Amino acid sequence: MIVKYFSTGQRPQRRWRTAFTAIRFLRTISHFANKVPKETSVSHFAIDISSNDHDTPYHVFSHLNDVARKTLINMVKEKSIELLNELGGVQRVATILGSNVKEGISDCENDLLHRRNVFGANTYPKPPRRTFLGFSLAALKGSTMIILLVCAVLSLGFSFEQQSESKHGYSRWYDDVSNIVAVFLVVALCAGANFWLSNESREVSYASDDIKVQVVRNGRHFLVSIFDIVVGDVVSLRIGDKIPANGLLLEGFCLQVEESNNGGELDNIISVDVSRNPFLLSGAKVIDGLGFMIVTSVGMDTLWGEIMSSANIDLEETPLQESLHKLTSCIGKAGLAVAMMIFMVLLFNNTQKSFSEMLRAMVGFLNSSMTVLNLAIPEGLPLAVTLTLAYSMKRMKDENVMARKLSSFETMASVTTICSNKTGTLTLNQMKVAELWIGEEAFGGGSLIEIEPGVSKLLKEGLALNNTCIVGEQNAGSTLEISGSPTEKAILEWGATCLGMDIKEIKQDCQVIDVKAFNSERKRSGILMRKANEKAIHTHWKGGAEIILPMCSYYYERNGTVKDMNGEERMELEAIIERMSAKGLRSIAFGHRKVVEQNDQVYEKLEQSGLTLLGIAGLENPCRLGVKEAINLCKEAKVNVKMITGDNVYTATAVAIECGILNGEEETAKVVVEGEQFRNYSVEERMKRIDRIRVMARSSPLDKLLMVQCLQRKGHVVAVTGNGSSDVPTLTKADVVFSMGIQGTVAAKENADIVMLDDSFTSIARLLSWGRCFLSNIHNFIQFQLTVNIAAFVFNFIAAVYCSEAPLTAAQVLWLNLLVDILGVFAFSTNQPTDDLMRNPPADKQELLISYSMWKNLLVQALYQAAILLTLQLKGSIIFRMTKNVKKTVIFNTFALCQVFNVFNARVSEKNKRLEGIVKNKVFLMAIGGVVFLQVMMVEALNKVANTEKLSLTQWCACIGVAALSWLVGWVCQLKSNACS
Ligand SMILES: Nc1ncnc2c1ncn2[C@@H]1O[C@H](COP(=O)(O)OP(=O)(O)OP(=O)(O)O)[C@@H](O)[C@H]1O
Ligand SMILES: [Ca+2]
Repeated sequence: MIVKYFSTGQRPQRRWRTAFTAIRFLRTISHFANKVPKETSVSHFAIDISSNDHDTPYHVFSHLNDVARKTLINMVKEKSIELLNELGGVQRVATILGSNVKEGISDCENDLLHRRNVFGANTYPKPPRRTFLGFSLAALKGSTMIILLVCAVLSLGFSFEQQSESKHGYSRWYDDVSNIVAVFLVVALCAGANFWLSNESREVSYASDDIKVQVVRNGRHFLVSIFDIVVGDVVSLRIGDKIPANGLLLEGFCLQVEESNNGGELDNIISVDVSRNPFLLSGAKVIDGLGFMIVTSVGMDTLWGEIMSSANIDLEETPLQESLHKLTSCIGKAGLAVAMMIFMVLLFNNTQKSFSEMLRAMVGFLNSSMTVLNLAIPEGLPLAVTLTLAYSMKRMKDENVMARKLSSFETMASVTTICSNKTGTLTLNQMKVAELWIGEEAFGGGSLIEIEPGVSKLLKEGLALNNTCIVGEQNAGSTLEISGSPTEKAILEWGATCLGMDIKEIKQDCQVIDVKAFNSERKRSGILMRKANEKAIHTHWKGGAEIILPMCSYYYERNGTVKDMNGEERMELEAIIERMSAKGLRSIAFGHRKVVEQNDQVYEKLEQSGLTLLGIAGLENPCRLGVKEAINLCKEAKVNVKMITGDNVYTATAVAIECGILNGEEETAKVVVEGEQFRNYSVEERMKRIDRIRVMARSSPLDKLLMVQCLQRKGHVVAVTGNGSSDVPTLTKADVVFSMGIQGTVAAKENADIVMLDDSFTSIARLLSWGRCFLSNIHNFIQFQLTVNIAAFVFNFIAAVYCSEAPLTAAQVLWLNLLVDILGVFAFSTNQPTDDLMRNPPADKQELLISYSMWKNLLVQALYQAAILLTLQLKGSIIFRMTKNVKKTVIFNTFALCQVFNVFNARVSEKNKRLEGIVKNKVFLMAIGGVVFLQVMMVEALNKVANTEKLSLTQWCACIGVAALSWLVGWVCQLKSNACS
């Protein structure tokens, strides 16, 4: 044994340690094994010892000490087959853990609790979440805010100094504090929004981590959360499943798993079998075969747990957020430059004599420039994106859609092509056998059918054993409780009703020796089995009819006669399949071959030819309700929908017509293609045809990938849906990935940007409109914000240079700033998708953040505002005969009201429907109402704080009138652009 340890290539120290613990472990176990019979009665949880092996040390695990536990953990982690052999093999470990493949562990709460106490739970401590303070610091650090803060503090220091010299420093002090408050308010707002968003996405990530796993407890199958798995649990493994914890394979066929090294990229595929390599590591994915494993260590005792607990789940910034941050800091820097310029200009225009006068003036100038800077920075932009994201995420969660990747919202707006699966997405998730052909005779799918008992028996065996569904208790009278793939479920249900099949009985009589699991590549599944007391071996195949038919040389007739399948019959059968498929039915054929074993020769091979056709089933799979409408919506939105399916051309075409992807008048040869045909096109031909192709039938997973890549090369933004694990290569390449919550495998879900819990295509269409709404909201918001910034910029700059003073006080600037943010956030974050959005073509991904027409709109508005304000500032006293303070108030009031009106302008980028949908958006109406109310308060009541004077009714009317004119300006501007285009 020692020698063997040296040859395993482990580090010497560890090897010794393992060997040492192994010996201790064995000793512990044998020690307790001797003690067990006495302890059984006192043990507070009892597992019925129904095993015939009476000296099995069943409750030993509860006495396992730390050393023994560690040995188990390390044995699997290090995949030490030597150690496993020392322990007596997989079955023995299962026995020690009080479990076996048929019965599993007890599902009694106490037992489970006990196991959790001894071995731990299958959870990992979550990485600590970022605090509000953390977000605040990040917001402060990441923006121009810090410059603003520094300047304000500096200025504050100046004013204190000044105050000590003269008694008039009071108002300056007040202004500086306003500036500082502004900074903190904005930072707090940003941090709050980020905090909310991170909470939302944490919830989503938690929900998507919570995978359901199929386990055996008390001999029954349960679906439990991965977090509830305990050591000793027997877990069923299927293609696409994720290994939920570390463990050993108890029983399995052709099991292959894909392990990722340290959760990283390097993936290696490993064959797992009971005798040579039974080790299964949590986090690995099953890519072929099937089996049952026993869990030996959970949670933090596995590498996966360690990785997950240290995983960084910080929010990544979406590309849009990134570019907005850049834009903001660019504008911030420009603002700073202008502020410095204003400062210099003021300084040179006012050369004072004494130093103290000079200093006082300087502080004033600094303050004015800071005020300009404050208004100039569009800090609301990133904020709006964050809030919109959080809001959309929440809304989607309410609609049973989980967004795993934030950037998918943006991409969704520019999707031009959707490649969709058929089963479950376009069609319902249930199938039903509509007809069955035996030979050339058809039977309906509803009631008991009469066929020769021999054929019936073989058919039943094929149906029941060559099937991966999990069947609950089958009581007479009650309906079967079956979970699994829709196809197999339909077949089992049909067998039970129409053949009177008793699944349990069949499973008892036959022993399955080998399994070839179904996948989309093979499109068939097969088993090898042996019946009790029979020296023969049976091969059963089931799969797509055109795939099984060539494997058959004979066929059964209803009365039990076997017939040769020569040319004519074969053609007749092919015609049957075609007719069935043209009705939209999925055709599945069943083939069988029996090989009698001569003498002592053991024969264990899944025959691929010389089968006898048992029958062909046609499964109906109706379209989902609303799919046709959803597809029409996509068409209207200039989004192509392509259906990719494993079914044959006829079925695919029929279903495509039924759900509106094809209208039935197209030339089938041009719009429908088979996977193989598509694969064999030359590159040029593929590129030429791809746009017209609407349906791909009999596709393999790689054809799907080829199609996506081809589309992308043509400049399409491609969204795909995926449910199988074989879809994964495609999923990693597509621009947006939807995965199915019900039908999807874990592997597909992990690669998805968006998981749809209801699997339906109608949700995809709705999501597209959400994505477009998101992008248009952001665009509108940018337009609105920048208008304010530019107007404020121009106005303040000119006013400061001409009049040597800032026209607005800091408190007023603070309020304007807040007003803009509040209005913007509420007006644009909570907008619902409108029908208009889905009538436009998808957004161009290459298009700039601010399009030409946006620039035009916002510049026109900004210049209009600046012009009005400047007129008031320079000529106001003459035109309206106002005092200086009243003039200031009028300017402030007009500016604020301009923004209120401009919000409506920005809500419409193309059409002149300023008020459309407003009434529905209560939040927005409330925000407008609140802002207007506060503005009135600022002018009429809070005069001290806001440095304002009360205004007369005429003055109010003038302010409102001038502000309202911005609608006219916007309207004219849009009229012109509509005329141009
Ligand atoms: N469980 C199964 N056992 C044997 N054959 C099957 C099984 N399920 C499907 N098939 C056959 O394999 C073909 C491909 O099925 P698959 O489930 O891979 O389709 P798909 O690529 O997912 O497309 P779709 O979205 O239409 O389901 C089907 O047309 C059917 O003939
Ligand atoms: Ca601002």
